[in-house]
Amino acid sequence: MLLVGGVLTFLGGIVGLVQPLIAMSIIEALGAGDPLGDLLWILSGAVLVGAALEAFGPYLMQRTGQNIILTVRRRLVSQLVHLTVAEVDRLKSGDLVSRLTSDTNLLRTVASTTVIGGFTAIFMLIGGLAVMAWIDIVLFGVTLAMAAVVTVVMLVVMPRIGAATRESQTALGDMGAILERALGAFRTVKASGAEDREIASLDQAAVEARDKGVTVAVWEALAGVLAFLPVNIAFLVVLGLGGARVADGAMTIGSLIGFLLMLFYLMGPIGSLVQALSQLQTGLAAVARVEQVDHLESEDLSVGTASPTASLTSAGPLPAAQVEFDRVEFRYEDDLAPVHRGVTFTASGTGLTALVGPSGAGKTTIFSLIEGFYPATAGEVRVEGVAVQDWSLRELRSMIGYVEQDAPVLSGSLRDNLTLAAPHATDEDVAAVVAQARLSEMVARLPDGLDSAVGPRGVTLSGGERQRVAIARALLRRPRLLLLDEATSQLDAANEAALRQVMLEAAERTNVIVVAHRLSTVTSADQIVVLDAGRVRAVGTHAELLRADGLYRDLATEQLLTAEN
Ligand SMILES: Nc1ncnc2c1ncn2[C@@H]1O[C@H](COP(=O)(O)OP(=O)(O)OP(=O)(O)O)[C@@H](O)[C@H]1O
Repeated sequence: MLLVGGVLTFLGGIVGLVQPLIAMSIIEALGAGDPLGDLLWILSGAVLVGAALEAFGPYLMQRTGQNIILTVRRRLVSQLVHLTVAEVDRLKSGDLVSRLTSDTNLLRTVASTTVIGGFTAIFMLIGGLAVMAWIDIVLFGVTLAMAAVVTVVMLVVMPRIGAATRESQTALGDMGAILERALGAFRTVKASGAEDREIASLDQAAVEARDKGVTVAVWEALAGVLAFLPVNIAFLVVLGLGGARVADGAMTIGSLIGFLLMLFYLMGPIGSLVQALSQLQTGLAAVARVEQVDHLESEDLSVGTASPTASLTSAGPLPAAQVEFDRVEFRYEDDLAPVHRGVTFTASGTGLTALVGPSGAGKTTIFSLIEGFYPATAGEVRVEGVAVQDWSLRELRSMIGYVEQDAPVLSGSLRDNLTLAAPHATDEDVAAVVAQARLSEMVARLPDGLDSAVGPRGVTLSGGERQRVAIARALLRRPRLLLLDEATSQLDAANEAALRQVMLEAAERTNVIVVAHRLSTVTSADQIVVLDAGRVRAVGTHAELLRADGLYRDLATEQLLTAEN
C-alpha cells in the first residue's frame, strides 16, 4: 500500500511536472498565432487529475503509516510486558510509556510520508533538472550551482535536527517518569505538602522539553530558509541571464517562461525534500529510543523442558507441589549485599508453611525466586524436584497462585479481577472461590455484584478485602502451590478471622507458603521457617520454636504479638 500510495503521489507529481510544459506550448502557440486546439483541455485535465492523485496518494500512505505504527506498538507492548521483573524494578515506567506513545507517533510520519515523499521529491527534482537542461543548458548550469549549495547546507544542518530531537524526546520521557512518580505516591505527596516541589520538578522537565523542541524548530526553520534562499537567488539570476539570452535571440521567451515555471514548480519538491530530511532525523531519533527497548532483558515463557505432572485442565484436586531451597544464595545486584546466604528448607505436601523473620530478612524474595522473577545466584530452588530455571516459566507459574503483600486490585469489574489468572473459569467456579474467600457478603453489598467496577474508578476495597480478592484470584487458578505474602497492615478482627479460615482451608488442599506477620498465622502453621540474616535459623512448629529458638521467641512476643494487637 505504501508503494501504491507512493506511486500515486509520484504520478501526481509527474502530472504537475508536465503542466509548465503544456503552459509553455500554450504561450508559444499564442505568440505564433497558432490555434490552441486541445491544449487548454489537456491543461485543465492535468490540473484536475494531478489534484486527485495528490490527495489520494498521501491518504493511502498515511493509512499505511498508521498500520506500521500499530505493528511497532504491538511489538513494543509485547516486549514491555515480557520484560523481566529485575528490568522493570530498575526502569522508570513513565519513560517507557512515552516510548510507546510519543516516540512511535513520531515514527508514523517517517514510515509514511517521509520516505515516499522524500523519494518522490528526489525523483521530481532529477526530472525537473533534466527538463531544465533540455530547455536551456546555460540557465541549467546556474540552477545546478545553486542546487549544490543547498545540498552542502543540508548536510550541515540535518544532523543537528536529529540530535535536538533526541534530546527533546528524552526530556519528554523524563517528564513522564516524574509524573509517574508523583501519581504513584499521590497520597504521600499530598500528605507531605510536597505538591509544589513535584510541580517544580515537572515544570523543569516540561521547560526542558520545550527548550529542546524550540531548538528543533530553530534548526528546521534554518533548514527551510537555507534551502530556499539559493533557489530564490537562482530565480533572479535566471530571470536576468535568461532575459539577456532572449534579447540575444539565444532562447525564446516561451522557453524562458517555461524554465522559470519549472524552477518555481521545483520549489515544492525542494520543500518536501528538506521536510523529509528533517523528519527523517526526528524519526531516526524515535527509532533509536524504541529500539533501546529491544536491548532490555525479557523473559521467554516457553523455554524449559519440564512440564507439570498434572495439567490445569485435569479434573479433581491437583497434587500439592513441593518446594525445596537447597543452599540458595541470592543478591539483587552484583554490588548489593546478599539477601540469602545459603537458605535451605523444604515445603511439601498439603499444609501451611510460615516464613518469619525480621523485616528485610528476605522472606518476600523467597517468593520471587520460586516464581522465577529472579534467578538464584548460587544453590538451587526446586519445584516438584526440578530446578526453577529448567521449568518453562509459563508451566511453572501456571502451578502457582501468588498473592502479593499489597494485593493490587486492577481497574475493571470484580469478575475481571478474579478471572485474571483463569480467564476460562465458569460462573460456578467463580461463585465457589467467592464463597471460599469469604467474599459473598461483600459481593452482595456491591451495587452490581460481581460486575461492579472496583479499583481505580470503582469501589475502593479495604486492605483485608483486597487480600481476599487476591486469594480468590489465586485459588481460581487451582494452584498446586499457594504463595501468600501476608498484609502487614492491621486488619479488623472479622477480616483477620476470615483470612485465617481461607488460608487454612486452602492448606487442606494444597501446599501453602505464607510470609507471616500475624501470630494467628504462625500458631496455625504446620511448620515455621525462621529466617535471619540470609540464613534459615530454625524450622519447627510454634510450640517447638518457642522453646528452642530465642529469636523466634522475641519475634513472637514483640513483632507478631504487636501485629496481633
Ligand atoms: N528489587 C530489589 N532490588 C534491590 N534490593 C531489593 C529489592 N527488593 C528487595 N530488596 C532488598 O532485599 C532485602 C530483602 O527484602 P524482602 O522484601 O525479601 O524482605 P522481607 O523479609 O520480605 O521484609 P518485610 O518483612 O519487611 O516485607 C531487603 O534488604 C530489601 O531492601
